[in-house]
Amino acid sequence: MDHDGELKPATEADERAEKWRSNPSFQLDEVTMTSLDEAENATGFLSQWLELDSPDDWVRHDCEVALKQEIAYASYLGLTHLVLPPPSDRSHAASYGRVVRSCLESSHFLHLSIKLPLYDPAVLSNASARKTSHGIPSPFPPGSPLSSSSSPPRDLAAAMGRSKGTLKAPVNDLDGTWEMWDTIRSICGYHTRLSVALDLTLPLPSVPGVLSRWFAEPVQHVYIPTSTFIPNGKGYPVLPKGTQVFLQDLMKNRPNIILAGANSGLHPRGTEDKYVDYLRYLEKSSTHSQRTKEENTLENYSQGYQDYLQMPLQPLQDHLASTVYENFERDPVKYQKYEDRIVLTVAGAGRGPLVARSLKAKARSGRNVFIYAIEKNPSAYVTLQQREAFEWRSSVKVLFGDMRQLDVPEKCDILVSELLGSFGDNELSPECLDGAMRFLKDDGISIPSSYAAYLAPISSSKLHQDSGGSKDSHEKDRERGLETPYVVMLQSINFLSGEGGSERCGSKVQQCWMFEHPRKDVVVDSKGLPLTNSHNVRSATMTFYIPHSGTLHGFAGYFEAVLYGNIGLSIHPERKDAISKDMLSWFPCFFPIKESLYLPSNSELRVSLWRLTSNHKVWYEWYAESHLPVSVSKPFAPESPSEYTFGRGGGIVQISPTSPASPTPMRVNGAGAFVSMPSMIVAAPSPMIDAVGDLSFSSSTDSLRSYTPDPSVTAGSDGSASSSSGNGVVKIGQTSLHNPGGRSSWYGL
Ligand SMILES: C[S@@+](CC[C@H](N)C(=O)[O-])C[C@H]1O[C@@H](n2cnc3c(N)ncnc32)[C@H](O)[C@@H]1O
Repeated sequence: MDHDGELKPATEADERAEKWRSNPSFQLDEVTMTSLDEAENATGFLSQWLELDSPDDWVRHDCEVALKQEIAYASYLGLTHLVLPPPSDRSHAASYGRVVRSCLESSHFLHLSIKLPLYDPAVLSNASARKTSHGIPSPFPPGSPLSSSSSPPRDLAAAMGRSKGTLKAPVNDLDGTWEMWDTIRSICGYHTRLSVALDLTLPLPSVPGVLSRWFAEPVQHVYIPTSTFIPNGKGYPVLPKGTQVFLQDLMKNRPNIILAGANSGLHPRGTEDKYVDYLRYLEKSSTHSQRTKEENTLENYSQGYQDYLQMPLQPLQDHLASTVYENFERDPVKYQKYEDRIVLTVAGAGRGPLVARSLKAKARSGRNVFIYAIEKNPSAYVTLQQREAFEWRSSVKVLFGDMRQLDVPEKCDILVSELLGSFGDNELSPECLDGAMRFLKDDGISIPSSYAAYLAPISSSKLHQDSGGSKDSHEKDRERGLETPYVVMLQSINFLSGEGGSERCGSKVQQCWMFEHPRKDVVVDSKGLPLTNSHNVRSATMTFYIPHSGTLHGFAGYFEAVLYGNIGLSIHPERKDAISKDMLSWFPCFFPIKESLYLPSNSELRVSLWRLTSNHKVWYEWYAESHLPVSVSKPFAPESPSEYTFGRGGGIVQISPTSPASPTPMRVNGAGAFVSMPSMIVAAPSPMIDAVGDLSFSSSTDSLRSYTPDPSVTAGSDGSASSSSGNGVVKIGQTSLHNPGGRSSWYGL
C-alpha cells in the first residue's frame, strides 16, 4: 500500500526485506569483528543508524530486528557490554525503552549502555542529523544493508559544529536527554544491567543542576571525542576547565572512559598516549582521589561503603559488639569536640572513650571532678570495670544498668551522652535522656544541649534499586525495604532541591525538628520519669524548590548537634566542614520512596515527615506531593474561563501519573495525568498551556462552583477562591504514605 492508501504489487526490494526479516544474517563485509580474540574485553558499539524511537512504525520495526541481529552476533563473539545509539525523539522514547527491556530480558549476561549527549543537540541547531531521517516512508532502516539511501551516522560534533567553552541555553531546553533516559530506564524497571554512556561531545551547559543530575545515574562509560579537547600553551591536548571539573566528579564512580579519535591528529602534540596520560592525571589529581589516600579523612574511611545501604544501629534495644565500639573510637574529631567541657556523668559510656576524654578535660582544668559512667550493655560493662580498676581508679565509678531505671548515688552538674543517630533522634536519645534527667541537678547542663534533624530530596537510581531488594524479592520484602530508613555513605546522588522558588519554599536542605535537653516542661511521675512519650512526637512539613527536572527516589537525612555553646557535631552537607570536619562516626541516612516520582523543572515538593511513638517503639512515617506553581492574572469568572492568562509559559513538561485526589479531577491533555482543580480555575505554567484546551469547563462548572477547595491546591496564598489574582499550586503527583504505624521499620524502646 502506498501513502495514498492504494495497493501496490510487492517489489523485489519488498521481497528482499521480508527475507531478511524472516532470518536476518550478516555478510562478511558487513561486520567489523570476526574472532573471539578481537572481542575479548571489548565494548561493542551497536549501529548508530538504529532508530528504535522512529515515529515510523516500519523503520522502528526493522530497527528492532536489526538490533537483535547485532546483539545475537555480539553474543556469538562473547561480547557482553554493548552501547546503544542515543534516542532522539522524546515522544517515542517509550518505544525505545520497550525494545531495550525486551533485549535485556532475553539474556542473563548482556549489559546495555545508552549513549546519551548531555542535551538535545537541536538546542545548538534546528537541523539535527537525526531529524533528517524522520518521516522517511521507507520499510528499511536508513543505513541498513537493505536500505538504498543511508542517512549519515549521528556524529554530534560533525553535525552540529562545535563551539568551545560552555553553552548558555534556556534550562528547560537542556532537560530533554535526561528525560528520555528517565522514561527508558523506568520502562526497563531500573534494570541493573542498563546504564548510561555519557557523551561529552557537546559543549557543557553553564547550569550546574543540569550536569549534577548525572551523578545520580549509573554512568558506566564516559565518551570523549578528541574534538572536546583544546591545545594548551605547549600544544598538548587538555580539556576545558568546566569539562575537567565535571569529569573529575564523574570519575568518583569509576566509569570507563572511551576516548574517540585519538589518532585523528587534531592537536599538534596529540598522540594517543598524551590524551591517555592527561586523563590519568585528571583522575589522580582530583580532590576526591587525593583525600581518599589521606589518613583520617571521611573519603579514606568510607572506602567500600559508598552508596551501600546499612541498617541503623539500635544501641538501646540491642547490645553493641566490641568491634562496633572500636569503630566509633576511630573517630578523630568526635571525642576531641567533647573534651572541650568538663563532665560528671557519662550516660551510655560504651567502652569508655568519653570517660577518658572527661578525665583529660578534668586534668586540664585542674578542678576536682568525679565521674559516674553508666552503661546497660553487660559486655561493655566488663571493659568499663577493667578500665576503672586499672586505668581510672578512684576518679570514676562505673554503674551497670539502663539510665531510665537506674538509681544513682548523687545528682550531677553535667550529663554527657552520645546517643545520636544519623538523623539525630533515631537511636532514641530523647527517650533515654528523659530517663536520665532525674539525676541532673536543677541548674545542670546536658552535653549535647540540642540536636536537629535535616532532610533533602534526592535522586539516586542505585539506592532506589538497592532498597527495593533484588528483582526476585518477595513483594512484602520489597515493600518493607522501601519503607525503611537506612544509613548510607551517599555518593552517587543528586540533590533535587535548590535555593529559590516561591515564598512557600525553604532552603535546599531543611530542618525537620529539634530536641533540647534538659527539657523542663515534661510531666513526670514521683521518680522523675515521664508519664508518656507524647512529648517526643514530632512532625514537619517542608516545601522544597525543584529547579531542574529529576526523579525523586527518596530523602537524605542528616543531623546537627550543639554540644555546648559554639561547639557542635554536624553531618549537614553544607555545614559539616565548618563544624566538625572529617568526623567519621556517622554516615547520612536515606528514606526511600516506593514509587519514584518525576518532578518537572520549577516544581515544588511538599514533604511531610512524622516521628511517632507508642509505649514500645518509635518510628517515622513519610509522604510527599509534587506541585506546580500557577499564577492567575484575572478575576474569577467561571463563565469566561478562556480569558484566563497563565504565568511563565513555554515548553512541554511531563506530569507524573497520579490518582485523582479531589472531587473534580480533570484529565490533562495527552499526559495521562490528573490534576486536582479547586473551584478557582488555575493552571500551571507551561504544561497547562496544553491542558487548558482540554479542560471541559462547561460540563464541570457546577461542580467547580460547589467544590470547596483544598487550600494547598488553591490559587492565592490565602487559599481564597475569590481573590482577584495570586499565586498558588496545582498538585501533579504524590507518593503513598510510607511505613504507616511503623509496619516496616521501627526502633524498640
Ligand atoms: C552510640 S554508643 C556511644 C558509646 C560511647 N559513649 C562512645 O561515644 O563511643 C551509645 C551507648 O549507650 C548505651 N546505651 C544506650 N541506651 C542506654 C540506656 N538506656 N542506658 C544505658 N546505656 C545505654 C549503649 O549500650 C552504647 O554503649
